[in-house]
Amino acid sequence: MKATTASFGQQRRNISFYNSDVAGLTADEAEFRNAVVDFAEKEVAPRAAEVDKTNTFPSDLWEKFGSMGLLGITVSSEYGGLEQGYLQHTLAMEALSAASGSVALSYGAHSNLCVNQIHRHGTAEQKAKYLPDLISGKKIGSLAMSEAGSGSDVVSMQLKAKEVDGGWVLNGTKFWITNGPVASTLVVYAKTDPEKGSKGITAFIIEKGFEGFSTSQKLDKVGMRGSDTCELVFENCRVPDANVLGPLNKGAGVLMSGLDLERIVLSGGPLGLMQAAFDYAVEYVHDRKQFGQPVGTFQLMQAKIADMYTKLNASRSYVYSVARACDRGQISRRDCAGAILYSTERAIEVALEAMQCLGGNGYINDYPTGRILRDSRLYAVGAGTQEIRRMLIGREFNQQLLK
Ligand SMILES: CC(C)(COP(=O)(O)OP(=O)(O)OC[C@H]1O[C@@H](n2cnc3c(N)ncnc32)[C@H](O)[C@@H]1OP(=O)(O)O)[C@@H](O)C(=O)NCCC(=O)NCCSC(=O)C1=CCCCC1
Repeated sequence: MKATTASFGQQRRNISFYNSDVAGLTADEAEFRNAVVDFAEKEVAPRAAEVDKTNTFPSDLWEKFGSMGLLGITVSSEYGGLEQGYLQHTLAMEALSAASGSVALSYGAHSNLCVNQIHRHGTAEQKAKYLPDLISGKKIGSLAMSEAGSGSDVVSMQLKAKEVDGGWVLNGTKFWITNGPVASTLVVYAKTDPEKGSKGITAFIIEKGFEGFSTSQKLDKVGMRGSDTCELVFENCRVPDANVLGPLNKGAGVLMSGLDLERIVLSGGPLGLMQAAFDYAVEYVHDRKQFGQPVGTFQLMQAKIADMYTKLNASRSYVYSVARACDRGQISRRDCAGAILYSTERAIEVALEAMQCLGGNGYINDYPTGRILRDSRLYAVGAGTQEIRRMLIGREFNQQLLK
């Protein structure tokens, strides 16, 4: 077996995932997923090691995503979208994550956070103006809610928007913004009535060229290194009224409902990373010989493989069923949180086990398992922390008892 991640993509094809029937996909859904898998293996997997090592964002992939229709999966065809559901979006996120966790994260920030929010809350003019270029991949999208001082407590954000004649002036910063350095179109939340807490937040569409808007500090992350992250700076940034996204002072609802859908689609991230770790480990233990036989013939190694396999499929079943419920219009806050909570924990465990299966080689960067572990770890804090996800589930039951 060659120890390069460039060969990693091709190796995966023979193994369980793509033949697995436990996921319960229909023929159409499986066909869609297989098309994304083929694309990801050809275009994305060969880049995974390089973008991680060089800490660079592969912007040239975006128009390729666009020509596959992947940037507007849930968007109406009028804007170039595929008019599919959140399940398909999650399947795409999963297939891309199996090829490269970091490219998929940027894909998720663009297609799920930015595009979906504009599609769900934009006016006809805003959609016509921004969606076609985002969906074709001509422009890259981002979404900014977090600030250095407000991560989990997102409603405490300090970016201020002051009303002026014909528009708004924004002052403040945003932090940890995925795609920030490369995005041309950004959905940004700011306080339009700072005294009113969650009832004084509004969403805006910001263009890269707006005067007073800049980016600084590209962040040197532990993992997800092919996905650019930075700080955004607003210094008397003038935004026209036409760029208010959704109702004034009701941005908390725009943000919170977006987070539910973000959690389910991004659950495809841990699934894909788990699949990649599992597939690599299975082949490795088959090829690697010690004591005169493949290490995969030892029961201790088989137990690891069995545990990885069941964790992956249990996570997949939960994530897909929650995504299907979202497509039926039943968006459960606790289950969107539960899907990403559960799959993230399993992904970190599976990535660690895969590293262990590789023995000393697992600790060498020529092999992909270290990268997969670093990438998986993002999901324990990025797109919300595991603690907030647990809180969201726990408090719903507590509130039910209090009724
Ligand atoms: C849940 C939370 C911890 C705290 O919620 P509270 O209890 O304060 O909020 P609560 O009282 O539940 O609600 C506020 C208002 O909002 C309305 N609303 C809620 N859901 C909805 C909904 N579904 N639809 C409409 N309105 C909704 C709610 O009614 C309330 O309005 P009101 O003030 O009463 O008028 C929240 O702050 C959170 O979640 N943090 C994690 C942020 C977090 O996850 N970042 C991650 C950012 S980083 C990121 O996303 C990425 C990173 C890596 C790359 C990709 C993306």
